[in-house]
Amino acid sequence: MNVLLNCPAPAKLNLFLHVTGRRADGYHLLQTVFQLVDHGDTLHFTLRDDTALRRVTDMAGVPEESDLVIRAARLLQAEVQRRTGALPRGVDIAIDKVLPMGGGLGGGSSDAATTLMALNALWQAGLSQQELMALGLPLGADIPFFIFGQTAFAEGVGEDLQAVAAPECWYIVIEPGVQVPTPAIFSSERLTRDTPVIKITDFSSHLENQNDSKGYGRNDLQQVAMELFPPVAEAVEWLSADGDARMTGSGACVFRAVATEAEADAVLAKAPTKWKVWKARALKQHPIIDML
Ligand SMILES: C[C@](O)(CO)[C@H](O)COP(=O)(O)OP(=O)(O)OC[C@H]1O[C@@H](n2ccc(N)nc2=O)[C@H](O)[C@@H]1O
Ligand SMILES: Nc1ncnc2c1ncn2[C@@H]1O[C@H](COP(=O)(O)OP(=O)(O)OP(=O)(O)O)[C@@H](O)[C@H]1O
Repeated sequence: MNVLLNCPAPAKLNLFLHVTGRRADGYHLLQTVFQLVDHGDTLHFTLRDDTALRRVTDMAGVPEESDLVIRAARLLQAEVQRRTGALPRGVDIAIDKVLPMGGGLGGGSSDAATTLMALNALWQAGLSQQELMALGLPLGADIPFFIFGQTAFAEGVGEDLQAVAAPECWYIVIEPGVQVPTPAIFSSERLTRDTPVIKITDFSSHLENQNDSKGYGRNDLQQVAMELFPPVAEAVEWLSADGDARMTGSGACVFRAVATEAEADAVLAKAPTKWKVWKARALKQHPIIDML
């Protein structure tokens, strides 16, 4: 029988993002907190009778061969063959794409991470969480976080992860309708790369002592993104009217934390219709963990 698995690929928000330096290879050293939310893509995996790996959904602008989902599946299939001598069965992968590309929500990375976790189970490949994280890192800096699967303080280029408590809140997220290419932000001369390094306790004690809704730190990529992409600045300005709004990742999406779903609904009701705006709840862990 051809097994079908339906698996979530949630979005992430960067609650703050500090650029603390630059490596010799040009990649930037970051400190950030990653938070999963209950809004994202869904992937469907069906085993085939041959060994081919196929994406069975069209995705504008992303040819099948360069899709992170197919590239992740190929990496794992080759690794299983290296370990066992046998190539695992092929898979058809359908993607219900909800997350915008170039949105800073990590959509492509989340799809790839879900693929690695789902196929590891479907093929009974037995790779450890650490092994899957290492396999995914060359495909995208956020992939190890999605496999880690819980709120994390991240350093390095985002691969050095430590679990931190998840805030109990809701988020309002605006999609400003532009795609921000990550390299354009990191390569800007205007980007500051010298934010002082903080300790993990600086972030966690902020959460414990918080008596207002001000988030910790800031997103160092935001100023450059707002200058290059005015719709991002407009979304930040609108959402900042009643609280601390900021950009996630390298943009374009902008978010704000609120305590309750009712507060989120009140903001959604006022939002200009030119934007796609949604609410999501902070997740304590990746929803795939209870499924596999
Ligand atoms: C900024 C974040 O969204 C934070 O979550 C991510 O680190 C970005 O991850 P991503 O979109 O998967 O980006 P990647 O595909 O790994 O990198 C795209 C490009 O951005 C630049 N880049 C990315 C991450 C990083 N720490 N330093 C960089 O300088 C590099 O030029 C790289 O070639
Ligand atoms: N399955 C996929 N879904 C989305 N994008 C993909 C996928 N496969 C490859 N890509 C490519 O990756 C690029 C980045 O997409 P992604 O959705 O991860 O952006 P992002 O949300 O800005 O990520 P980040 O927060 O990591 O910067 C896209 O522009 C697209 O060319």
